[in-house]
Parts: sequence; C-alpha cells; structure tokens
Amino acid sequence: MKTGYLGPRATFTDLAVREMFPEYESVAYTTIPDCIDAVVNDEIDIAVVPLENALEGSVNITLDYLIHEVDLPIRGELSAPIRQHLMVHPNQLDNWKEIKTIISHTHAIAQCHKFLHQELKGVRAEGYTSTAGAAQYVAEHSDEPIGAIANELAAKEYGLVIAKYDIHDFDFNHTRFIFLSKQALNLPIKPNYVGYKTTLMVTLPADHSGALHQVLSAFAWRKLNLIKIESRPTKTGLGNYFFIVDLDTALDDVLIPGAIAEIEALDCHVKILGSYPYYQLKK
Ligand SMILES: O=C(O)C(=O)Cc1ccccc1
Repeated sequence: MKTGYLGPRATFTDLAVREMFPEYESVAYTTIPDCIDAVVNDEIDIAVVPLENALEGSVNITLDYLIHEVDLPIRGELSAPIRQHLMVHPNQLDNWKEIKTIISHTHAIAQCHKFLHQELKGVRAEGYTSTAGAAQYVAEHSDEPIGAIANELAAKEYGLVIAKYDIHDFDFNHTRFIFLSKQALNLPIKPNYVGYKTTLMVTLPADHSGALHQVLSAFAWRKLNLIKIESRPTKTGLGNYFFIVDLDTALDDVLIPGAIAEIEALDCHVKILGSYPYYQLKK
C-alpha cells in the first residue's frame, strides 16, 4: 500500500501519515488536488489531506475538490495537535527580529495572526505550498532575512533553528486529517480510536422556506447527534449553498437511511461522503 500527502517531508500531513500508516511507503505531492488525483489515477492507495483546523476552520480546497471534482469516500480521520514555531536559518538567528518576510502555508499563518501582529509588526507574511515547503525554501536562501512557520520536525529536516516556539494564537490548535481511498481500509484498533462519524452533503431546493429547519428535524427526532454543520457555495450562483453535516455515529440500516429518505422527500439531494472511524491525538 502507498500513501500520499502534501509535501515535502515533515509537513503536518506527513506527521499524520507517520502516525497512522508507519508501515506504508509514502509519496509527497506539491498540492492537495495533486495528492487526491493520485488516488483517482491509482498512483497511490490512500490520500491523507487536511480538512479542518480548530482555529482557522475548513481547508476549503480539500472540501471543494472532494465535492466538485472527484468521487472518493472518506475512510478515516485523525485529529492531531498542531504546534507552530518560527524558524530561521542559523545565519539569521542572532537578528531574527529583523526578518522582513515570513512564509508558510496560509492556514499556518492564520493560526499565528495575533503573534505576527503583536511581535513582528510590519513583517510581510506570504503563503507557500506547505509549512515544510516554506522551511525548505528558507534553508535554501540562507542570506535572505526570511523565516518560516512550521513544526519541529521540519526545522530538523531542513537544518533550521527555532527562534520562537509555540506561536499559534490559541493553545487548543488541532487539525482534522482525512484518509481518502477507493478501497475499504483495515484501520488499526489504536488507543486513540474515538468512534465513528458519518459525513453527508445535503443540497437544499432553491427558495424553499423552512427547508433547513425540516432537514435538521429529520436528524433531531431520531436523536442523531450533529457534530458539525457547514455551508459551502454550490458555485452555481451567489446565494446557492449546500450543507456538510457530520453525525457522531456510524451509518446504520435504519436511522440514517430513514433520515436521508425523509430529507430526499423534501426535494433535497443527499450524498454520503463517508462513514468512518476517527482517531484523536491529545497534546
Ligand atoms: O503545510 C502543512 O504542513 C500541512 O500539512 C497543511 C497544514 C497547515 C497548517 C496546519 C495543518 C496542516
């Protein structure tokens, strides 16, 4: 089996792969869509991609690619703690406060806004393909007054030094990574296994007053617990949305199919994006 992740080595996604699939060969991709396409094209068996961060919200590129471009089920999820550090080339350590530019994945920059605003006012923050990609770039440009936001493994991997540890704005900083695969996965029974989730995509009919209320009632009276609901644009016109709903239970034969039938009777469209085990790493 082969896994794919947003590379290069030592991204947070790579850490998730090492945690969940230590025995498999892994391949680094430059973008999340490249990594997902690699499963569609049978280059790899499993794509591990970030879906949501506790501070910054959904990773829209993942969600949108999953909804609009490919048809791959979610087979599992790992929620992992995220520690962001500011790192520079060893040549720049003495005057790291004079750096002019910080590069990282846009989600990582967003997790550190308060720190950047308060401690490095006026420093330009630029998006890069990934945190580890930014660390690699900084390592290869030792004379430039730049820094990267990334994890400790990236500092080691690319020979950078950490100027400031734990610069994320809130202590509880976790990211959900999902596993996409054509085939069912035999995921391990691990101590950090929490339970099952089912993720549905619900498209409402246009201009049907009370439709969302009725959809939610179909879950409510069956005591199906919603742990997340989010709207995303359908991309067919301003004001058209669908909803992504997470239920904290596995797909069964009665309750969820019953709720789906009821919702479809309201002229809504429902797609099951996956019913999968989830794992949680604590700090
Ligand atoms: O760039 C990375 O390291 C990634 O894996 C994407 C990401 C960025 C920030 C938090 C979690 C995942």
